[in-house]
Formats: sequence, structure tokens, C-alpha cells
Amino acid sequence: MKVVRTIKEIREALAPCRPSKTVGLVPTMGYFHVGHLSLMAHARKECDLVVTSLFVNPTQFGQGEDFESYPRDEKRDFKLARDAGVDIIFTPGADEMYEDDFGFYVQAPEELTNRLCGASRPGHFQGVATVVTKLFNIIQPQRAYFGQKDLQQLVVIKRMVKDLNQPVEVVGLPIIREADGLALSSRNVYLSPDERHNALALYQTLRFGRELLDKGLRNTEELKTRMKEFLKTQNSGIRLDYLEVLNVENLSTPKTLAGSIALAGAIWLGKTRLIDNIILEV
Ligand SMILES: Nc1ncnc2c1ncn2[C@@H]1O[C@H](COP(=O)(O)OP(=O)(O)OP(=O)(O)O)[C@@H](O)[C@H]1O
Ligand SMILES: CC(C)(CO)[C@@H](O)C(=O)[O-]
Ligand code: BAL
Repeated sequence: MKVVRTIKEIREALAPCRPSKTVGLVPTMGYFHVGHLSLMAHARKECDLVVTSLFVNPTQFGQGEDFESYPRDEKRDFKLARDAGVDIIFTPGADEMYEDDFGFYVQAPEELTNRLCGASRPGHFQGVATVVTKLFNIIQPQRAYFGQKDLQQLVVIKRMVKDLNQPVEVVGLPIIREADGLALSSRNVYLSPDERHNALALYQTLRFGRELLDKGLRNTEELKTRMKEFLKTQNSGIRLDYLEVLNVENLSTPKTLAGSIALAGAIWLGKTRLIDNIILEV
């Protein structure tokens, strides 16, 4: 596996592969877990050449968020990526991606970003859309792989690719969970044992919502209220950011609960913010 840190070098490394080889990109912020590795494994199966980007992108973090403390372990990540069959790791410094006079940003539509994580993290999706566009331009993959755990990010990126005619196929892949159901996340490493225990309440609440749907509940507001009440009964160590019922296609609030529906939530455990969702066909 080749480790590449500059745009010039990655362009040179990929030039001989074009146009005959299929290049797959797995964009990440590192500190790999099995969720990341599952994206790499899918890319490995479907593409001739697998590139993983490892870049903790400063423009998607707000003031006071965890950019500085975000977990990093390059050596461990390189080993895991190599074992997953990655051909090239692209891990630029912030100066390489954002020169001093950098000034262009990609703005995601308001109706996709004024809710959920976008409401709690103003500017976040502008940072994500901008860096993902830069990665697409630098690496020019035919396919790019993203996790369904970051559902709003996946919807924003699919819409960006469509609206801006970016020549890449976006592949969304299922959430990988711990044995007890907690969604894998690099930020799980921040949790104390108590917080780790309490964190499971989010997934349990989403499952409770799914059970209510299975039993025939079809009123969006009632479903949300029942889920919030359930979360409160679970434990007190959690601060709710949001708990929502959504149409998967466009993240709008469904008037009638039919088709592809997502139950999505974000919670705070101390200083750690975790997200999760369940998608189901109603
Ligand atoms: N549990 C998971 N299952 C599948 N894909 C995942 C999982 N967690 C993250 N991903 C995907 O991995 C890619 C890189 O995500 P990132 O590096 O931010 O990891 P993360 O664990 O989501 O980190 P964070 O804790 O910062 O949210 C994204 O497309 C994300 O959706
Ligand atoms: C897509 C991404 C790599 C952009 O920085 C990041 O938001 C992530 O890890 O999900
Ligand atoms: N997985 C999304 C990256 C972030 O939380 O900034």
C-alpha cells in the first residue's frame, strides 16, 4: 500500500490507471473501525484500485467542536487499511488541501441542511460538500463509498453529485454495529464506561420506534413523542439533540408514514455527540 501526502503525487500515481481501471474512493477522517473497513472491503470487491482518503477536515468542524481532540492514529490506520486491501492512502495536510488564499465553498441546499445535524452544526455540510468535491476532483474515482450511519451526509452528497453532474457513482452501505447494537463510531473512544453503557439507549429508542411502526402506528408526531418518552425512561445520563422521523430520499418529515422511512437521532453523552438511524420500508 502506497501512502501519498500531496495532490501532485496522487495524480501521478493514478495517471497510468486511467481510463481502463475502475478507481474506488473511500473518504474518511481516520481512526478506523470495522465500519470503515466494511466500506474498504466493498470497494475492494468492486474496483480495480482502492483509494482511501484520511483527512480530518477542519472546514466541517464548528468553533468549540472536537477538531483538535479528534482521535488520530496514523500508524494503526495504515496497517488496518493495508490489511483491508487498500492500494493507496491519500492523507494530505490541511495546508495541502486549503492553501492560504482558499476561498471557494460548495453550498448544500437549505432544505437538506436546516435540520438534524445541519441544524446542530451550522456550516458542517458546507465543509463536507467542499472537501468531498475536492477529493472527487483530485482522485476522480468512478465510485465513492459512504456509510449510512451519516445518513444526512449521504443524502447531501447524492444530491450534490446529481445537481453538479459530478461523474461519480455514490454507494451507500449499511451501519456496522457492536455486538450489543451500538453503531461503530470513531468518537466512541471518548466514552467513559458509564457513557458507553448509556449510549445504547439511542439505538434502543430507534428499535422501539420500529416496533411501533411494525404494530401499525402511522402518525408521525405520535411516533416521535412515544420515542422521546421511551428515551427518557432509559436513563438520565443523556442529552437529546434530535430524534426525527424522515423520508429517506429528501429528509423531509413524512405526512403519511409510507415508503422508505428513517428514524434518526443524535445524543450528547458529556462532551461526546453520537448519531444513529434505522431505515425501514413501511
Ligand atoms: N458504523 C459504521 N458503519 C458503516 N459506515 C460507517 C460507520 N461509521 C462511520 N461510517 C462511515 O465511514 C465514513 C467515514 O466516517 P468517519 O471517518 O467520520 O467515521 P465515524 O466513525 O463516522 O466518525 P465520527 O465518530 O467522527 O462520526 C463515512 O462514510 C461514515 O458514514
Ligand atoms: C466524508 C468525510 C470524509 C468528509 O470529510 C467525513 O465527513 C466523514 O468521515 O464522514
Ligand atoms: N462522520 C462525519 C464526520 C463529522 O462528524 O464531522
